[in-house]
Amino acid sequence: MTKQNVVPAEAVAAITAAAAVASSSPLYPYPPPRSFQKKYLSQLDFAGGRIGTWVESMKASSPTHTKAVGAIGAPVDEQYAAWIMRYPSALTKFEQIMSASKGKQIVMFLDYDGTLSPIVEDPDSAFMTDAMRAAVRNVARYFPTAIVTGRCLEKVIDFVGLTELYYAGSHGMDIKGPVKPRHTKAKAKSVLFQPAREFLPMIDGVGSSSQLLSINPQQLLSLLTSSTFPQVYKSLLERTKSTAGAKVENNKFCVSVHFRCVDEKSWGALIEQVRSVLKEYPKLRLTPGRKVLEIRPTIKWDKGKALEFLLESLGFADCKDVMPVYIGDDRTDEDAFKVLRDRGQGLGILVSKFPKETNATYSLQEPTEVKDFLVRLVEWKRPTMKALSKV
Ligand SMILES: O=P(O)(O)OC[C@H]1O[C@H](O[C@H]2O[C@H](CO)[C@@H](O)[C@H](O)[C@H]2O)[C@H](O)[C@@H](O)[C@@H]1O
Repeated sequence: MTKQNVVPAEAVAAITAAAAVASSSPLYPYPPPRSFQKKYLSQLDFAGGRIGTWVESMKASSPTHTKAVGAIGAPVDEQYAAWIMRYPSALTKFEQIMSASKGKQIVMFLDYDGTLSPIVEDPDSAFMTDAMRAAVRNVARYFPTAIVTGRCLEKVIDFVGLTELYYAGSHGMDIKGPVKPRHTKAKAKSVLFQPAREFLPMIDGVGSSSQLLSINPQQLLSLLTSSTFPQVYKSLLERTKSTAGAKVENNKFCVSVHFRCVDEKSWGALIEQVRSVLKEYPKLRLTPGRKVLEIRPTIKWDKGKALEFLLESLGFADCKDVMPVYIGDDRTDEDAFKVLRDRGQGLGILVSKFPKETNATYSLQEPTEVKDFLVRLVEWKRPTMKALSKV
């Protein structure tokens, strides 16, 4: 795998906004022109950003795909054909992927929404199918498997319902290992990690006495002396309630403001409302996802860091014979794809039906194809394991 020039994660929102302004092509510019990076990166600063830029960014992160002719003159079908040559289907290239994994321990990382479950209007109804659950369960029998998601840990565990997995919730800020770990190396550590713990009262407010007991004295002091007691989630609920269709989801270390059911005409008003809350919290930042605005701590921690942390915890930190496979659909998954590219190890698989610039190596079109890939992985591994058990 070769190293490439990659787009900084924080720049992606800016770049897609720039792409939306500059062209209606479904392809994001790659690498981004320097002028775009300079201009739009500065507008990512939340306090200074223009509403119009954010609305463009919201549109760019949630493009409407039609079979129209793209701005660069090629029909969308042709653009897709060119794109799939660059990011071939992981199903078509299955044999090739497996031969690259020979002698290596595969470690699976799976995003949840849009990867294991289809995108639906109501975030509380994003269930995965029983067939998908069975596929994930079987994969976890043979390979260490982690779910890496923007959702809060409790909710994703509830959706997936498998106790044998590793979970990294809140975009990797809430990591938990299985009760009885399998596949770990001798030097593996127990997995329980919350790098943004100090932000909890700010996002969620002081919810319980056990939460109070778990914060350190300095954090407690700053809480008690704070004049505007921080409860971002509640403030967002309150501030956005006049926008029909807006939904605020508490993801523990992050908050999602959904606009999938908000009329496009009201997107400007919604971003104003969100912005009016965030002005009070310079330690929080905003990134757009799939018809969602994600509010999260400014710490340098993302799904890519969570992947590295989990590899280390599993005892694979400096291993040459490990092959991490990360499957995801969203721009937050790009941080993990980038880590794999930079390590020159493992591979990223982007779930998308449409051309998208990405740091992944392969693609799959939708969750049903993800399931097919997982099933094939198990079918490929099972005979080897049977043969070994007879020796
Ligand atoms: O990291 P992920 O597992 O992909 O989570 C990212 C966000 O996913 C969810 O929102 C997305 O899926 C919803 C259900 O299909 C859909 O209604 C929404 O428009 C999508 O953005 C989740 O609700 C968010 O909290 C996650 O941050």
